[in-house]
Order: sequence, then structure tokens, then C-alpha cells
Amino acid sequence: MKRKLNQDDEPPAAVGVTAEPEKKKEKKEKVVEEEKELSFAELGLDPRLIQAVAKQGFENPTLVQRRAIPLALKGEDVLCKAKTGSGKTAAYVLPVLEGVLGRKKTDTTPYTAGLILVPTRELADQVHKAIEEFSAFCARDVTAAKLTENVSDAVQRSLLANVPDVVVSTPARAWKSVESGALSLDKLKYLVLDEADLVLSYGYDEDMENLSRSLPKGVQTTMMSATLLSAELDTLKGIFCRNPTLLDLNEEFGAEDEKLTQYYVKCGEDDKWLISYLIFKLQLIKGPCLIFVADIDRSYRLKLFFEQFSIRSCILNSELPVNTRIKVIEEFNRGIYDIIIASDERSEVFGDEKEEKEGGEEEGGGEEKKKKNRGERKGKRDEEYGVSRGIDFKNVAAVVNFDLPTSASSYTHRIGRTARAGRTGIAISFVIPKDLYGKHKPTSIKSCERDEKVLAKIVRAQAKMNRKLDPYNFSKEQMEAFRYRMNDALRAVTKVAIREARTRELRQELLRSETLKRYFEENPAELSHLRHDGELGHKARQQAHLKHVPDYLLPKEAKKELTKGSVGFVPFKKLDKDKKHKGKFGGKGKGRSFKVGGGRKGDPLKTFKVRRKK
Ligand SMILES: Nc1ncnc2c1ncn2[C@@H]1O[C@H](COP(=O)(O)OP(=O)(O)OP(=O)(O)O)[C@@H](O)[C@H]1O
Repeated sequence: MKRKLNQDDEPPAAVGVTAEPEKKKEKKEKVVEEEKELSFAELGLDPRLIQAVAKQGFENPTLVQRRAIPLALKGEDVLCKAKTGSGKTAAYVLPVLEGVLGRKKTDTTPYTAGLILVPTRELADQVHKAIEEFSAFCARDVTAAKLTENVSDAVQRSLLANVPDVVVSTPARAWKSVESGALSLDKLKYLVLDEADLVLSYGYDEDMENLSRSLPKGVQTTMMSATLLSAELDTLKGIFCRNPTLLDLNEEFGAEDEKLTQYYVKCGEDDKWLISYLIFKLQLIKGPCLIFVADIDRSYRLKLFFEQFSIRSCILNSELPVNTRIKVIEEFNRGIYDIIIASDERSEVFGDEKEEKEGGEEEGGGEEKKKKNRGERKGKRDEEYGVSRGIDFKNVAAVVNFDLPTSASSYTHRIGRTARAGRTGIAISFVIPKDLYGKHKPTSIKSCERDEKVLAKIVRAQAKMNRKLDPYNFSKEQMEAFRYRMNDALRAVTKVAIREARTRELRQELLRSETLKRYFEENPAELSHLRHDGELGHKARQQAHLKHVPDYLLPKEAKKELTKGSVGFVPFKKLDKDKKHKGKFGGKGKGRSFKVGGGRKGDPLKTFKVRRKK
């Protein structure tokens, strides 16, 4: 039986308190079932918004939408923790649009009623697009602007001179516009903080304080994130909310709802290069993949390393101009690239201080680390870059943590780029055991020194969300046959080659830059110098023999399958719990065994029933 939620109803979570646990459980399950049937229309939204939602193919609201939208429509402040990819954007955008539309029925004076703050420029772009989509059938009544483009102050001013109903921005840019008088928050009604924990972290605190002082009284505040620590919740409550309703939905996702399979691979520093080469060259994972590395140099290094084997990938990092970054994301979502190598610098900058405090295990030096990090953030890099938070990468088959992040919350956000909106996905993370750290200098990286400790935190944090990580072991024996190829490739990717690749990429961006187009028209000699430099640049030595995997390296059964041409994807798939195998890799692996490719036993690298990339 369906029931329309009306404005005075308690949200369904509060229903179902009885004396007997069994009855309580039954009733709760019934309510949950009823709730799942709720439609967007029953949430009490404007028909034009419902039309837009239908156009996007949303049949029913997700859990977070069912819970948060009625509260927001009642005018309550909401502090919401819900897992990645669960539909939080619509949960906060729709009530803001509903508010604007409702007001416009009686009052048409132009003013900015909604401010949505996000931590990165990529996310601002995405949220702005979502607003455009949700207001497709009321575009005359709702206008929105984003303040994160690389445009001059004059252009930004003229954008704001039209008094958009909703503004999407990072805190820094919003404050800059308020300070310059271009943006007025005098009549603001709705404030949203997406990725609230990050928006309020120390990189943005000054801007947030300034903004909070510019807000009129009675602004309704919504804050969302997949990760909010209790200390952060207190800060959030204190700064912006009057008396917020806390929705902690992470625990409501049952293990049976889980569509994400998580593995970790404990291995040596050079082995992760070898395993990654095998995973991508032998297509052990099929479909779009996102690989996270710790820093910019590493992203180029891995890209050049893959190029040695003809594995194509593209790069995302904070040095690239925002327009390029957005284009890369769009093209990936359109299926043009299969692999993105993203450097998650923010994760390394913010580290795990807060989590350490939360767990009472801070190792000291926090302030110093902060200062150092702040210093590091200066320079050419865009501090408002980030792809692990909030970006709705479409259909990502797997997230690979080539370098483990330094905090459990970074991990949650990174792996949240796959298994979104009810889809399935895999996360694979490389973990360097303490005794193997620093043993292979050329591939060693500082951020991995504490991998095992971080893994323990990750396991605890995931358990709180009814999720688990399983160990995964690769066959050492079969990997060894490929090691010399890996070493050849690593040797070719020299520091000079990495530096050149980095400058070449920036040079390309300059050549493509719309802003510099005019300058180049007036100075053609400069343009030809830039092009010439690009051609002369030192490239990583190309080694033809690495491009293909020779048959003799593959076990017999793999050759048979390859010639049949019928085998493609070798999925990572768990076997029954009782069929454990002794992991060969590292000598003492206790990983599970895996059913591979339609019932074959053993892990993918053991069976090798795979198709080579042409
Ligand atoms: N009701 C719905 N039905 C079907 N798909 C939906 C629904 N709501 C949202 N989606 C889709 O789910 C995907 C994830 O949504 P969204 O980006 O809002 O997640 P999120 O919770 O904000 O994730 P993150 O924590 O990573 O920011 C999007 O592709 C969106 O279009």
C-alpha cells in the first residue's frame, strides 16, 4: 500500500517502536518495503521537477532522497551521512529548486536564494549540470550559476549581475564574490554543503567563517557526505545549523544491498607495477577503470609505464587546467577512455589527522604537518582540484588504489567512484607490508610507509558500513615470467622522461588554450616555438618487444583459449567460503579462492584464461 508523505509526518525511520523485538523488526521491514515504493510525486515535489526526474530515468527515489527530501521540504536543517553514489545530489538539489519555484509563485523579485558549496571545481561543474537537468521543465523560473570557471572577474561579475536563483561554488570563490560585492547573500534561504566534512576542513575554514558571517538569520542548511566523523558533526552543528536532524543512513545499507566487492593485495613495491601491468595488459578487469596514485609524478610515471606495453590511459591531476579536467571526465563518461590515472593529492595533503584524533591515536606533529601541507599546496597546483569526492564517473568497473590513501575516509570516497546507483563494481588496493617498505627504491613512495596501519583503519571503517575487504593473491610463479618485461619498462621511464611528459602535457594545454588563442594570433613566432619544443622533447624510450605478450609466456590452457578467441573477461569472483586456497604470492597468503570466468577455479592469473589486447 502506498502512502503519500505529508509535511507533518515523521520520517519513516522513526516509525516502528514496539515492545517486542520480533514485532518491531517485522513492522520496520514493512515500513521499509512501503517506503521503497514511494514515488517522487508522493514526496510532494513540483510536477515540473517530477517530469525532469522522470526524464533522467529515475523511477523511485533512493533511500537518502526518501528520507532527506521530506525533511528539507518541512524546512528542517539536515545533516546527512549516506554512502557514495546513493543519490545525495538530487536529495539536496530538488528541495532547493522546490523552494525557489514555490516562492516565485507569489514573489518574483530577483535574489539569490540558494548557495551550494562544494570542495572542488569539478564537482561544482557537475552539480551545476544536475541543476540544469532537474530544472529542464522550469528553466524560465530557475536560474543557476557556477563560480568556478577560469573567467575574468568582469565576466564573473556580469554572470552574477543577472542574479541567479542558485549559485554553486567552492567556498573560496563564493567568499571572493561576496567580498567584492558581486554576490549578495542578504536574502539567502538555502545553504547546502556537499562533501561537508571536506568543505569545512582546514583548507577552507577561513572562507567558511567569512561566509557564515555574511548569512542572514534563519537560513536553512543541508549538509551531506558519505563520511562524517563525530568531531566534524559537532563542528557542523555548531557553525551553521540551528537544530539539525541527523540522518545517518550508512548503517541502514544491509550487506545484502552491497554491490561493491573489495580486495586488497599485499605485495612488494615493484610487484604492484608488475601486477598492474598484468591486470591491464591481460584484461583481467573489463570495463572503465579508475586508478588512484599518490602524486602527480607518479601519475605520469604509471602512464608512461603503461605506454611501454601499449596500454592507453589518460591523466587527471591538479596541474591540468580545470576545463581539461572536466573534459577528461566527460570523455571518460562517454566511453572514449578506459583508464584514468588520477593523482589524489588532496588525500595526501589532508592525511588522516582527524581520524587519528577520533581513534585517540594521533602520532603528534599535527600542527607542523598542517603547516607543511599548507605550504605544499602553494604553487601551480589548483587547490580546488579533486576527483575522489563526489564525481559521478559513469559505469566504472573497478577502482584500483595503486597507492593506498592515507585515511579511511579517502578510501571510502575513492572506491565510491564505482558501484554507484545500484551498479556492481570492484575495488582493488595494493598494500605494502611494513617489512617490504623501502626495499625497492626506484618504486618506493613515502605515503605507503604506513599502509598496513591505514588498512586496519579502512577495514574498521568499512565494517561500520556492513562492508568487508578480502585478501587477494596472485600466483607468484606465473607473475615471475613477466618480471623482466616490467623491469625493462620501468627502466625506460626515467625521471627526465617523466619531467618531459609533464611539461609536454602543459605545453599542449597552452596550445589548446582559448584564452591564449588571441595572443598566439598576434605572436605566431611564439606559437611555432612552443610547437617546436613539443616535438623535440625527450620521450620515454619505446621498446617494441614490450607491446605484445608472446605466447610462450602464457600457460597452455591460456593459449588454447586465446586461439579459440572466445574468452574475454576473467572476472574477480569469489568461490564458496569453504574452498580456500593457500596463496602462493608472498608465501603465506590466506586469501580466498576464486571462481573465474564461468566456473573455472583459481584466481585469474593462475588460470590465465584471458584475451590479450591487440
Ligand atoms: N532515484 C534515482 N534513481 C536512479 N538513479 C539515481 C537516482 N538518484 C540518483 N541517481 C543516479 O545515481 C548516481 C549517483 O548519484 P549522486 O552523484 O547524487 O551520488 P552521491 O550520493 O552524491 O555520491 P557521492 O557521495 O560520491 O558524492 C548518479 O548517476 C545519479 O544520476
